[in-house]
This record gives sequence, structure tokens and C-alpha cells, in this order.
Amino acid sequence: MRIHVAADHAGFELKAALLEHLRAAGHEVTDHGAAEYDAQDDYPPVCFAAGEAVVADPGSLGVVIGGSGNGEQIAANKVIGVRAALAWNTDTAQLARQHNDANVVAIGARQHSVDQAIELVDAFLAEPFSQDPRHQRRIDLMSAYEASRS
Ligand SMILES: O=C(CO)[C@H](O)[C@H](O)COP(=O)(O)O
Repeated sequence: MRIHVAADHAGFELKAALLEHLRAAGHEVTDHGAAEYDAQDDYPPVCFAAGEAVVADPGSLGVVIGGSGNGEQIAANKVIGVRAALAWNTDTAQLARQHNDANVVAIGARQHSVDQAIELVDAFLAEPFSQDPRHQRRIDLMSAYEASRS
């Protein structure tokens, strides 16, 4: 799978561990930054970059990481075509794919151990979209709204 990953300073350490884990598992992973640790850096630019890469690369998925994951989810969702979900347990990670066909998952690195956070990402990546018509209908409503505003 092709995976686009980004993190600010709060997610920098988790990003390094996640890149290693995903590459060892055979995924094709692109690191969209931050390239180095800077306690003053801002999460929106790297989240925009990862989101844009996911939209430009159909079939790929994204991971955006910060302290809570909230701002990273918000930033990624500003990219047209991104459906970013904050995953905070296995169920929300899986439901993001099953029900929402989320193409980006947001993770709060300060909310989980590294192992727990990697489990959330793995659960997200492994779960397919259900293809259920009711879920597709709701996604289509959001896509139509997005298209009408752009
Ligand atoms: O989670 C985040 C945004 O939702 C950021 O990672 C967090 O706000 C960074 O905080 P600080 O600048 O205090 O380290």
C-alpha cells in the first residue's frame, strides 16, 4: 500500500517509529515532514502536503500525527477530496474505513504509547470500506457539498 505520512513536533518521534514499522511491513511510504524536530513548528503545512498527496495518488492512504490529532485532522480536511478521521481506539480506526471510507487517519501522539498508536494505524490500513449503499450515500452528500463550494 502507498501511505503518505506527516507530523509536527509533537508527532515527530511517533512518525519515525511508524515509518520504520510501515516500511518493514512492505508498504511504500512517503514522509511529508516535518523533516527535523522543531518544537516551534506548525502542523498545517505538513498536513496539507500529506492530504494533497493522498488525493493525487488514488488508492493511497494518509496518516497525520500531532499531539492530539485534532488540528491535524482539521488541517487535512481542508484539502478537497480528503476525508480525515481522528482515531483514538481500534473501533474508531476501523469505523473510519468501514463507514466513512476515510483516506486519512489522524493520530494524537500524546494520547497513546507508540505501540498503541501503531496498532491504530495498522487497524485503519487493514480495514476496507464496507461499500454499503447507506454509507456511500452519505459520503456522496459530503462530496457534492464540497464540489458545490469549490
Ligand atoms: O495536536 C496538535 C494540534 O491539534 C499539536 O500537535 C499541538 O497543538 C502542539 O502543541 P505544542 O505547540 O504546545 O507542543
